[in-house]
Amino acid sequence: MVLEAIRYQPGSLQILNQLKLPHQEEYDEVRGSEDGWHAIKDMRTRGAPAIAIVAALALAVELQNNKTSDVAEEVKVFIVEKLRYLVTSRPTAVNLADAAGKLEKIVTNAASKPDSDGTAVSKAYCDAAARMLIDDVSDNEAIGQHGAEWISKKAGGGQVSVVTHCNTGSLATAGYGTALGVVRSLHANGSLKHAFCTETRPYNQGSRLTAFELVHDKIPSTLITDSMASALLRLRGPSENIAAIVVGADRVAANGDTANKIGTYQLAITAKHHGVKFLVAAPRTTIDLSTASGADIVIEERPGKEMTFVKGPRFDGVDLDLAQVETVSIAANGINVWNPSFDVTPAELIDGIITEVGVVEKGSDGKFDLTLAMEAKNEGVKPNTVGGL
Ligand SMILES: CSC[C@H]1O[C@H](OP(=O)(O)O)[C@H](O)[C@@H]1O
Repeated sequence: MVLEAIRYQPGSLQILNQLKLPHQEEYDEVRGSEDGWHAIKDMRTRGAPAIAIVAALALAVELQNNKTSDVAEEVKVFIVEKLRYLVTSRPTAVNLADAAGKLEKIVTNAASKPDSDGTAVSKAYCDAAARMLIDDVSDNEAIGQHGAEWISKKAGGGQVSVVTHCNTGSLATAGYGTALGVVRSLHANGSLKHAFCTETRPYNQGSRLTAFELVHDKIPSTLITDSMASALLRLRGPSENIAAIVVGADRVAANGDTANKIGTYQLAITAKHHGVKFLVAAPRTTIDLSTASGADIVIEERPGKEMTFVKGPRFDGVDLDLAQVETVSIAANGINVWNPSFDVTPAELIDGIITEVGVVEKGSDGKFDLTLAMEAKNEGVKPNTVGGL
């Protein structure tokens, strides 16, 4: 059965509630920007590309289901205000702010046309928001193929294994995924020996979401704890032919420093120590040339209870009772908790940034020049029909 993290048609938006996966597949209605803000804040939908798309479409269904002004300028002002509110839901992933900025320009342009009216501005917005769903999947398929080809070439061909962190698949995007898209393309190309995914505490994007996608796609894979990656590379790296650690991104700064799920930085250090390539896979909507370096990236801190409690169906030792979902404490009462949702990996630890227009490597100066990627024409690649939910 095909699973979609985001279900949209004009007037209707549903999101797969990712707090209930992998055991329960429930869709939540998103009726407008308020619903969208809370769905993103609560992390019922998550993933840098996905939160941008859900935010944009939440406002689209609000416009489609409610009477708007006939005056172009009034609809433009309404849209801009709602977009700026949606951007406040989560600060680190740049995709949300990037999309809002682009959509603001589109509606400002639509409103400036002499014969424009409220309907025209609203249509221009909704068409652009819907386009994001389509563009994201084709970008991810291109990322997958560029990344798979790069890894296979650097490994000298043959079958390779990779490690990935968090969830960067169809559940974090409009489909196929970024870093998990690279895994899907390696598998589709017959070049994947094994994929190792980390559980990614405390939200467990890896054990709950990435493992779910890998099992769904029948990709040979193994779940490891976040702390096991260095032991994996030391004890099984050669036998498993681990060629790379591939992760997603929430914001790539102009110098290549990358904010990604907490635990990414230590994986980059592990990769460097073991001579394994460390790759960031991200569409260009994640690259933020206006942020000079990782030091300038705001890191979201989430509630401590997301670390000190876990939730899941009751297990009687044999079966899961999906009707009995329990929340249990796993930490001492009274302990202080620090729960940053992301960390920053310095560019010096990153071997390549995989985008939809190709893999950006450092120049002879040892630095990334991301402007070339941002200016490149997106040729895409033949859609990869294997994998994806
Ligand atoms: C292609 S998703 C990119 C990025 O988003 C995830 O964060 P979250 O699950 O908190 O939304 C994670 O950092 C992924 O690597």
